[in-house]
Amino acid sequence: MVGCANSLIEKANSLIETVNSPIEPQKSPIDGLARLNKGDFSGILSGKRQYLKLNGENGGVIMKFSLRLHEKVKEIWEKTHQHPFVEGLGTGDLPVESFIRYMKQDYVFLIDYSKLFALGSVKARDLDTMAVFAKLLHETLHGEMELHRGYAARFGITKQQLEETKPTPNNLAYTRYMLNVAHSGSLEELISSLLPCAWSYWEIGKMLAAKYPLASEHPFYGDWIKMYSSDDFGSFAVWLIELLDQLTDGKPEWELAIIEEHFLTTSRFEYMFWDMVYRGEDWPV
Ligand SMILES: Cc1ncc(CO)c(N)n1
Repeated sequence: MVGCANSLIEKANSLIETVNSPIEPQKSPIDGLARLNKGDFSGILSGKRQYLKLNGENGGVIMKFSLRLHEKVKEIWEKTHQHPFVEGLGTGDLPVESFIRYMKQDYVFLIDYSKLFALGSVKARDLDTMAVFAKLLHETLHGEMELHRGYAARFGITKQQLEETKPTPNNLAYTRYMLNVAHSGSLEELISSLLPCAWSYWEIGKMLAAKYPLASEHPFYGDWIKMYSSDDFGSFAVWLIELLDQLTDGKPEWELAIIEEHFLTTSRFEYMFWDMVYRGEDWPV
């Protein structure tokens, strides 16, 4: 019992040490991005210092808002990780027809998703933030969507055909939801509604690469795993997470609750997107 109490005390002390360790002076988002592009992921997601800080006034431990979001959707994301479509990407057993269906739907999804970054630039309150959103827009249009165009080309599907894909009800509902938030909500709401896309894909990419070490070498699904588990892709997710943490710092609970609700809703849409392409859902009439 005493041993147990001692180890608890040790744990608490190490936590306090962790949160008290000097925190780097706040750099601009562009500096942060350059750092992350070099692959410095120390402490991100798992590191306590990234998510916890001591409240100087009352000494209580405060959770970073992104950790609160992550906690809120833990079960949904866990279920997503176990979805047979996602699993199939890792094992390589996913039927190619399902993947093609996904890729076409995802291509038109990404057209609208990239507009969220454009709107992020519009709503940004400083030039550095504006520039990173512009970079995200560029990377989505020319990097991520190139992956889809490459896959499509292997099946003789042209860029034009990809673009003409009609979104399923679920896809349309998802993108309309985010675009509506982006047009009528605050920058914080915009980021929160798109964050499950960037963050959960990165988590899926890393999870699959860790669980199936040969997955990134798979002749077909390997490129997909490589892209979404990459540090480059992750650096954008991390930038969005850090920006949202900065922007929500000190916000009243009523506002945080609205922002959290968007994150929950689009996390659900993420799960439904995988399920929809797996089942081949489309317009019933
Ligand atoms: C549906 C969906 N969510 C997230 C991403 C990651 O950008 C994507 N490509 N598609």
